[in-house]
Amino acid sequence: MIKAGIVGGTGYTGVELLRILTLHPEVEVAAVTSRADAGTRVDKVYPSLRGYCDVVFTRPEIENLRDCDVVFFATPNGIAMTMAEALLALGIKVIDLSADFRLQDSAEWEHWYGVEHACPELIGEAVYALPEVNRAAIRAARLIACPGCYPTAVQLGFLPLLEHGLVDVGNLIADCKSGVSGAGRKAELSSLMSEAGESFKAYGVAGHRHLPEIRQGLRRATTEGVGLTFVPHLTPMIRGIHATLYARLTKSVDLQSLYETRYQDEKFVDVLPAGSHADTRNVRGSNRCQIAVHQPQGGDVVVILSVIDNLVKGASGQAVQAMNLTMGLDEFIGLELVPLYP
Ligand SMILES: NC(=O)C1=CN([C@@H]2O[C@H](COP(=O)(O)OP(=O)(O)OC[C@H]3O[C@@H](n4cnc5c(N)ncnc54)[C@H](OP(=O)(O)O)[C@@H]3O)[C@@H](O)[C@H]2O)C=CC1
Ligand SMILES: CC(=O)N[C@@H](CCC(=O)OP(=O)(O)O)C(=O)O
Repeated sequence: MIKAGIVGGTGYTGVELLRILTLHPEVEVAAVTSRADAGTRVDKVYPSLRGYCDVVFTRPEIENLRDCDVVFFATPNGIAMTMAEALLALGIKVIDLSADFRLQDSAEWEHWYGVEHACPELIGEAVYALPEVNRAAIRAARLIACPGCYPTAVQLGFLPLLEHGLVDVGNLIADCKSGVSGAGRKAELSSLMSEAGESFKAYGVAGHRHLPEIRQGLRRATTEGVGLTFVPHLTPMIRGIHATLYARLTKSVDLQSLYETRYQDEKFVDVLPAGSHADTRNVRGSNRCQIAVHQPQGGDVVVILSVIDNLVKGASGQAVQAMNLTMGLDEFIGLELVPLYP
């Protein structure tokens, strides 16, 4: 059995990792950390896990993680980068759900995250874990940077167009909506149901930290300069991301077939029948991205609808997919999660 540790087990992505890993046939959850709940049983804090997890929360210290084969960081930005080196030195693989190792340019990272990077020397080694793009590199990695939630939905939606050179990559638009769980479990005024529950608004229009991450991912699929307008919105739902993507076509092809062919071997990307409208509720709790392809009135604008559950394919599910790859397991094991409906 693979011994897994979770740093930050009380947050939304942490408890989602627990939901997936406690039923994973090849994994034993060996350590889960929380500063606030150290000393308390996990199933006391999360009674939904009674009978599945008898582990006690410990403090986020290397000593408490040294028996693990792999450690997930489900922590705010800035934590994994202070602990990764010590874990790697012990032969422990590191899978970071935060943004510490997502950007390959440390100066760009420091610009967007507003702090000095604690171990820039490891950035070059980190593998950005979007399995549909680079599963071979993930298999060989010991330090894994999981993509952000918006970047997962946007990249999976745009990539087939860029890979085939079909659109004006200088003028891409990603109009995205997220549920409130995207902001994490910490107490924050804007996430309160009484604040977000009856409201719909854009944020980060001037520049959101996922912009450089998406741009970096898209650049790998094209030799042309990428120009992207990315506008995130907060919607009154709990889970889910809906990305509406726009691009101007420079060539005429059967887009539906193109997407179906690109993703035909990808278990976690589902291209919907022509004319469909992707709906976040159909991926809630599952590790799938559903994509719908539209070319309104047969014109030269392509509209892609891409939906994921931000906590699963946008975070913990994708992290376990990466763990399966890097630990030499079947990529899909433990991730056959049928969506919750409604
Ligand atoms: N929510 C989402 O949809 C997505 C989140 N992510 C990323 O995943 C990470 C976790 O997000 P999320 O689960 O939403 O966050 P939460 O705020 O819900 O949880 C954060 C967790 O980290 C722990 N923590 C906080 N500060 C520290 C610290 N200094 N040292 C060690 N542990 C700490 C907290 O426990 P305690 O304070 O008790 O130690 C808690 O368990 C973030 O980096 C986020 O950007 C990625 C994709 C999607
Ligand atoms: C609704 C909401 O607030 N979403 C978060 C993004 C989700 C997240 O946790 O960011 P990462 O994917 O980079 O880890 C935000 O916009 O800051």
